[in-house]
Amino acid sequence: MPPKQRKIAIMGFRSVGKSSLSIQFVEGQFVDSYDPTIENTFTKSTRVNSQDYELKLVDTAGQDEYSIFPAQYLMDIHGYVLVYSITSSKSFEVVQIIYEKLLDMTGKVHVPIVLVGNKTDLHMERMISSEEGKRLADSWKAAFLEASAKQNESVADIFHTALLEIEKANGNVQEKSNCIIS
Ligand SMILES: Nc1nc2c(ncn2[C@@H]2O[C@H](COP(=O)(O)OP(=O)(O)OP(=O)(O)O)[C@@H](O)[C@H]2O)c(=O)[nH]1
Repeated sequence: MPPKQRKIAIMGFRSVGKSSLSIQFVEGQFVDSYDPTIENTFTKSTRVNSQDYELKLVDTAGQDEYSIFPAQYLMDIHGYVLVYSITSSKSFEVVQIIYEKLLDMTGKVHVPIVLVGNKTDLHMERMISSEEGKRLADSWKAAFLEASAKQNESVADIFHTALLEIEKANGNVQEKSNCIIS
C-alpha cells in the first residue's frame, strides 16, 4: 500500500515543549536551549499497524488565551496534538481555551486530538496530576499521554496515537466494544 499523507499540527502555550517533542521524534535529539518558534514543518516517514505514513508535523508558534485561532491550522490538517506542561497550570488552562477555539472554528463536534502532558521528568515541579489530564482528555473524547521530550519518553507514541485517532475519525479502526448483544 502506498504511504498515506497526513498532516498534524502541534499546539499549546509557549515553552511547553512543542518543538522539543517534534525534534525528538524526527531527529532523535533533545536541545536544552529555548528558541521560540514562529512556525516549522517537519517531515517523517513512519509505520503504524502495517500502514506507512508520510507525516508532516506543523510546529506552531506558542499560543496564549488571547490568540486568535490561526486560520492556516484549520485547512488540510488531519489531526492535532495539544500540549501542556505538567509543571504549568497556566499551560493547562490555555490548552482548554485552544481546544474550545478549535472546535468553534472547525464547526465539528469531534476532531482527532491527542492531549499531551509534557515534561514528566520534572516530577518535583508537577502542578497537574495525571488524573486531571486524563479527565480533560476523556471529556473531549480524545487520547491522552504524558511524555518527556527530554528523556524521550512516550514521544513516538504521541504521533502514532495521533495517526490512529485520525484513522478512527475516518472510520478505519474497529473500536473494541464492551457491548454484549443478547
Ligand atoms: N525538563 C524538560 N524540559 C523540556 C522538555 N521539553 C522541552 N523542555 C524545555 O522547555 C523549553 C521550551 O521548549 P520548546 O520545545 O522550545 O517549547 P515550545 O512549546 O516549542 O515553545 P514556543 O516555540 O515558544 O511555543 C526549552 O528550554 C526546552 O529545553 C521536557 O520534556 N523536559
